[in-house]
This record gives sequence, C-alpha cells and structure tokens, in this order.
Amino acid sequence: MSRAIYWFRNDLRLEDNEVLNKAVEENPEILPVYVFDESLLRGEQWGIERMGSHRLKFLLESLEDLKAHLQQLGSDLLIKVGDTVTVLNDIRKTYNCDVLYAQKASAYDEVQLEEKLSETINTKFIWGETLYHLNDLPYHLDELPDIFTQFRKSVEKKADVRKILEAPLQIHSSQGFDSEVPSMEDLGFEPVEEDDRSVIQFRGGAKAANDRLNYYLWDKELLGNYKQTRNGLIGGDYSSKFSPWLAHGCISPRQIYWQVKKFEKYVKKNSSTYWLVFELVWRDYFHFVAKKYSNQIYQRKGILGEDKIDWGSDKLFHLWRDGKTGEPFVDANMREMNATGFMSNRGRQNVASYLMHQMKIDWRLGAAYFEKMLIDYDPCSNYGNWIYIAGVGNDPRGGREFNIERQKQMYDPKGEYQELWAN
Ligand SMILES: Cc1cc2nc3c(=O)[nH]c(=O)nc-3n(C[C@H](O)[C@H](O)[C@H](O)COP(=O)(O)OP(=O)(O)OC[C@H]3O[C@@H](n4cnc5c(N)ncnc54)[C@H](O)[C@@H]3O)c2cc1C
Repeated sequence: MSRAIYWFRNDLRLEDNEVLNKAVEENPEILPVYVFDESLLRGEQWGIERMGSHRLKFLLESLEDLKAHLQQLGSDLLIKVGDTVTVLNDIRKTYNCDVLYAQKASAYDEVQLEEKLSETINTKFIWGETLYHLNDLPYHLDELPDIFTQFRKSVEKKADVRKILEAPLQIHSSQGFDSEVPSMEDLGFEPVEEDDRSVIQFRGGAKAANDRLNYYLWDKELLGNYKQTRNGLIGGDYSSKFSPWLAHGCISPRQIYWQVKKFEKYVKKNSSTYWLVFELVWRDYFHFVAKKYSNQIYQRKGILGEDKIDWGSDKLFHLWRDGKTGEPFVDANMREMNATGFMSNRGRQNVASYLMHQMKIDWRLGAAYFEKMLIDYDPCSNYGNWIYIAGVGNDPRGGREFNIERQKQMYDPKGEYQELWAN
C-alpha cells in the first residue's frame, strides 16, 4: 500500500492544485502536512525578524480554512513546528510513507530545502506558482529575457494559460492524527489588533480569497476601472488586494485569470481587464527571474553584479522603519504597513526609493523589513521589486528614483492619505 506525504507550502488550497491532484491520483493514501519552520518563525536577518504578526495571523487563518476543507473531503491536516527536513523525515518514518509530494518553489532558500529533502525522501516536486506554467515558456529558463516587456510579449504571443483543475472529490487518509492549528500565543506571538483604517480586514484562506474575487469582479465590477484606480492609496476598492491570497496560494493566478476572461465575456473587456492580467504577468516574471538568478536577487549588487548607489550608513534606518523620517508621505506609508501589514504598490515604490536613493541605506534592510511586515510577502515579488528600484535588477532604465513631492501632488493632492496616517 502506497502512502504519500502531501507537504503544503505556499499552495494552501485544494482547487487548481496540480501536484495535489497528482498525489491523490497516484496514491491510495495521503497524509497532508504543514510545517512551521523554526528558521522562519524565529529567524532574523540584519537583526530583523523574518515573520511578523500580521502575516502569521493570515497564515493561521489560511490553515484553519484548509484544514476544514480537507476534513470535508475525508482527510485532515497534520501541523508541526520544527526544522522542516527533520519533521518531514520523522513523519515519513512514523507513518510509513513512501513518497513526498509538494509544489515546486522558485526562490533560492525554498529550492535548497527541496534539494535537502530529496537526499533522504523520495520526492515529487511539481510546478504550480505561476499563471504561465514553467514548461509552457517559449524558451528555456536560461534564455528568459532580462526585460519584462520582452517576456510579456513572448508569453502573450506564444504561450497559453492552462485551464484550472477541480479539487479532488475525496482525499483518503486512514491514519488517525490529531492536530490543531496553533494560536498566535502558542507560537510565541502577540495577537494582532485590527486597525479600522486598514484598506480591508484581510482574512486568510481559500474561501476568503474567492469572496474577495467575487466582490471585486462580480458584486462591484471594480475590475472594469482597475487601470484608472490602481494607483490609489485609501480603502478597499482601488486595487484588487489579491496579493496576500496569491502569496499563500489560497488562490492561484489561473483561477483569477479565468474569472477575468469570464468578466470580459459577460460584463466588459477593456484596458483595465487587460491590466490586471498584465500585473499577474509581472508576478510571473519575478518568479522566473528568481528561479533563473537564484540567490543573486538577495545580494546588494543584484543580478547585474554592480552597485548603482553610493551607499551611506544604516544608522537612521529606524526612522524609516518607524515612519518617523519627517517626510509625511513616506511616514504615512510605513505607518500603514506597521499597523496593518499592507501598503499600496504606489506606497511601496516611494518608500523603497526614499530609503535607498535619499537615505542611501542598503536596500536589503528595507527588503528584510518588508519580509517581516507584509502579509503578502513573496520572496520573488519582494526582492524582484527591490532590486528593480535599486537599478540592479530588471529595469532597462537602470533603477527608479521617485520624486516624492511630485508623487504626493499626483496621488495625494489633498493630503488625505497623509492625514489618515498622521499618527
Ligand atoms: C518594493 C516593493 C516590494 C513588493 N513586495 C511584494 C511582495 O512581497 N509580495 C507581493 O505580492 N507583491 C509585492 N510587491 C508588488 C505590489 O506592490 C503588490 O503585489 C500589490 O501592491 C498588491 O496589491 P494588490 O493585490 O491590490 O495589487 P493589484 O494592483 O490589484 O495587482 C494584482 C496582482 O498583480 C500582482 N502584482 C501587481 N503589481 C506587482 C508588482 N509590481 N510585482 C509583482 N506582482 C505584482 C500581485 O500579485 C497583485 O495581487 C512589491 C512592490 C514593491 C515596489
């Protein structure tokens, strides 16, 4: 009898999950597992914790939702804390499993973990993070263009987005195992207080992801104006807010894509509907860049291997971190992220530019702080965007320095956003 571990990573859903479907097809018994890796839960980089409370809360909610869904299909979710390789090896022995299935990652640390696991366990890692499947790219990854527009045009012309897959009808897990989703306190974290200025009150899980998709597309038809509103700063409606669910895999980019296609058929097709998919293609691009350049995306000199900024001291980093630089637009954005775990794309571009171009502080500190604070933290999108702005990534213009005064005039002309987060 073949029994397989299904290791959930950032694919916390049952729908459109190719590797889960494969595991269920190929094995009579599945043991679904989630591991809180100690190195992420307790680890630090540059003295900054890797996991903040906002993201952990979202993750715990996502696991609750996943566990309930698995139980409906006759299975359950075993949750452990520890060193991932040790924990999965122990589970393999305890439950007598032959093989481990999981979604393949693009970012360096996660890929390293796959290699380590494969030394002791029979593993099957299958691609599933992106809108366009890795195997459908019109070239080998080594030939991935270093300019986004070239990538976008090539996939738009030569690749198709695959259809979505249904969730398995049943998942058979005969081993009885008892495990609860831990609380924030169990994991040594303070509970998060909700801030009523938050763009939306984010809730983790596939159900909440689909609710948000329905709200944005079908209830309010906000998608039809996305291109005009996407640079907003206040409230739930200016952009999709899909990123936290995408980052945890509560929803797949393909699920969003095919709903957009339906919207184009039944409601309207315009530059806004195109632009949301365009942004999902950006997300893809950073995943493929991360895969191609592995740990170079984390290095100060990025994928170009050179510094474009005359770096200074990091002494004043705390002012940026705490929203106390004295530049109200930067401070407002940092306070929003500190209080809610979210910041608009416009805000992220400005605070990142300010940290490196004005304060001359090593961009890696900013990226590490984003990693801790953002509920939508995704290594590829985060580091890909930081190196882009630092001019050591994929920007053909050699980096972006934002003129904060102009940005304020354009995006917060009455100062309402700055006022909202003044304290
Ligand atoms: C310095 C910096 C760091 C960032 N770090 C992250 C991160 O850790 N995780 C993350 O998901 N996004 C990151 N982004 C990208 C972007 O800011 C967020 O994806 C977006 O603000 C999320 O809001 P939304 O879902 O409403 O986006 P929408 O505007 O509604 O866009 C829809 C989706 O497209 C994708 N997308 C949009 N813009 C980008 C982009 N520039 N790069 C990659 N994907 C994009 C996201 O998945 C997003 O959910 C970063 C941007 C910058 C400038």
